[in-house]
Amino acid sequence: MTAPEKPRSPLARLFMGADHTLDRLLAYWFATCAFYMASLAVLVAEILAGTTPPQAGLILIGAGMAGVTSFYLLVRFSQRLGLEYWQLALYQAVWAMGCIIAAYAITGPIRGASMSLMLVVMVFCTFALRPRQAVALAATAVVCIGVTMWCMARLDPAQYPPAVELMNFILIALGMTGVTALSGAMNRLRARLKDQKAELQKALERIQTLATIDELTALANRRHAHAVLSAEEERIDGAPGPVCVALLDLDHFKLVNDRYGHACGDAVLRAFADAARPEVRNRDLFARWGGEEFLLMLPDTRLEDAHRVVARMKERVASVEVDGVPPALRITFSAGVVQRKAGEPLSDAITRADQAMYTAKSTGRDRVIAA
Ligand SMILES: Nc1nc2c(ncn2[C@@H]2O[C@H](COP(=O)(O)OP(=O)(O)OP(=O)(O)O)[C@@H](O)[C@H]2O)c(=O)[nH]1
Repeated sequence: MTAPEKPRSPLARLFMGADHTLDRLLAYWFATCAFYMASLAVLVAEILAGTTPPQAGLILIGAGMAGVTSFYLLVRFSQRLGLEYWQLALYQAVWAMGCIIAAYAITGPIRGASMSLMLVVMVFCTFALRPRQAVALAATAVVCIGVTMWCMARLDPAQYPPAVELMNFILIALGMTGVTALSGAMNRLRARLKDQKAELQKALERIQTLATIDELTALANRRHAHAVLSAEEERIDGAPGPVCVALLDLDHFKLVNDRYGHACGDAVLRAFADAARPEVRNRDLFARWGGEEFLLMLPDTRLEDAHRVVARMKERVASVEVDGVPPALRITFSAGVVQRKAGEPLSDAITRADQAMYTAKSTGRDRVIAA
């Protein structure tokens, strides 16, 4: 069971939304933001050192700040705008690549650092983009940085020597290819893990079902019945409403097995459960307590009403026909029904129901005794 979410302060609600659905995306945005701030600080230092033209540098800083703000707004209102996670990641990556390439063109001697930033962006995208999108992004970025390098080598060969630019281009092309290939492998691994998680979830649900349901009758099994009874015991501790329990035992069931075979006996048990089940509400417990014995627990029910429920079950069950069993041999059961006394443990109430059921057996069977 997951812990209930803490209510947010008005300020946190304003910046992060009322619930926690955007938390992960906003955490990523925050990491990106810190990354930009560090890059912009380097750019400012460059401008102050005179290695980057101030006008171009300031334009890039403005673009960086505008981008960071816009992406916060896109993430914050992504649900309203219908934006998916991969779209946000792709837009941010395209914008970041654009800024990095512009930085390469204006930062002069330390431009090589921009190339490592391109790799960082690609690594970030590994977790959000589909493999084809990552390949397209990397290819576009390599082409754009290649064109920029070529232009800079033509326009300013003193600062951007063609041989250095060629080396830089080969390095970034290799780096981007490697990171993209790794990203593809990570994506495949992630897809496999996701499939395995879904399979495990299904297996867990099946195990949980098997652990609580009786395979033959599809009623709750005895182990689950005990868990429900304990939970009910806790609930009624503070709730004064009446609770009834009943034990139902099929009559002369050994005879059915002996005369018509065990498979036929099984069919009778299933038919009994199917016929009786419609009388039970969702909040009631109807469990197979043992071989041909069944437990019923009816919360917020008075004895007369519980008696009526079991009597109606008897009528339904009596009209059931089972393949292989002659119609003359009706399915009947004997039952004891009791209402829990104030403060009485449910286990004691079940013992009383059991005694009432044995009275029903000993006084002729095919009857319901309320005690
Ligand atoms: N077919 C089948 N029989 C079962 C199952 N569980 C218990 N039984 C049989 O149920 C029969 C219960 O017999 P008894 O306890 O003598 O009770 P009974 O014949 O119903 O007699 P009364 O309860 O006195 O009316 C036994 O023969 C068990 O083998 C089951 O899952 N399937």
